[in-house]
Amino acid sequence: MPPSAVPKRRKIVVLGSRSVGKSSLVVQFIENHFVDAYYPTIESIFQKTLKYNGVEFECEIIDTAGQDEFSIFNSKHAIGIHGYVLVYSVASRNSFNMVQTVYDKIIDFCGTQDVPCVIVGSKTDLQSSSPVPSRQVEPSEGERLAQQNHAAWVETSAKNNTNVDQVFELCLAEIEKRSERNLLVPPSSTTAATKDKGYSCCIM
Ligand SMILES: Nc1nc2c(ncn2[C@@H]2O[C@H](COP(=O)(O)OP(=O)(O)OP(=O)(O)O)[C@@H](O)[C@H]2O)c(=O)[nH]1
Repeated sequence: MPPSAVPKRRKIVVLGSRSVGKSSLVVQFIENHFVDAYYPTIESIFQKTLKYNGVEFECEIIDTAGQDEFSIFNSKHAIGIHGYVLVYSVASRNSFNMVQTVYDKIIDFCGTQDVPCVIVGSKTDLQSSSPVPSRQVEPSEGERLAQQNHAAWVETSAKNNTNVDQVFELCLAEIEKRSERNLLVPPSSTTAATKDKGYSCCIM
């Protein structure tokens, strides 16, 4: 099979505090419906083929059990993972603070400066609907957090199906951006084996 015919596989993991809407986001993306009830997740794996820049990617999306500051980082959520979706609820300041905690754990585990990541502010439909909790985190704060961590950022509502597809498109874009950057590593910073060819490694 020629290399161009080999399907490109990408693994994306969805992390964040409990009850921020991780499962609802993934289920809306994969199955196009909203689940109103709350069923805490243990772990669910979904598959979907996505097109990015005219190329098809077979994506595996891993929906995880919610984390807190005491959760021990699970190596399963870093080894073989290409991209991260870190979710907070715009109606929960605590869940917003957890994003940096989780991001730092990933960086620490991977031993890199940054990873392909989309930070997602969920439940934007709650902002004006009293008496349910309303917005505690402003868009500007989400944007700033993303900039500080070289991540993409978007606000969503799984309930209203707002920006749900965009989350996973942005994640693929972050993954591919970095793999293209790897291909463009200048020869001076590559090993002798790759110097002559002027390329480094790439994600297949
Ligand atoms: N209003 C509103 N509620 C939402 C939205 N997304 C999720 N919810 C609700 O929030 C609750 C938790 O949603 P889940 O998707 O189960 O959250 P989770 O992050 O997967 O939770 P864990 O499995 O415990 O980590 C459920 O009652 C959902 O119906 C949203 O966009 N808007």
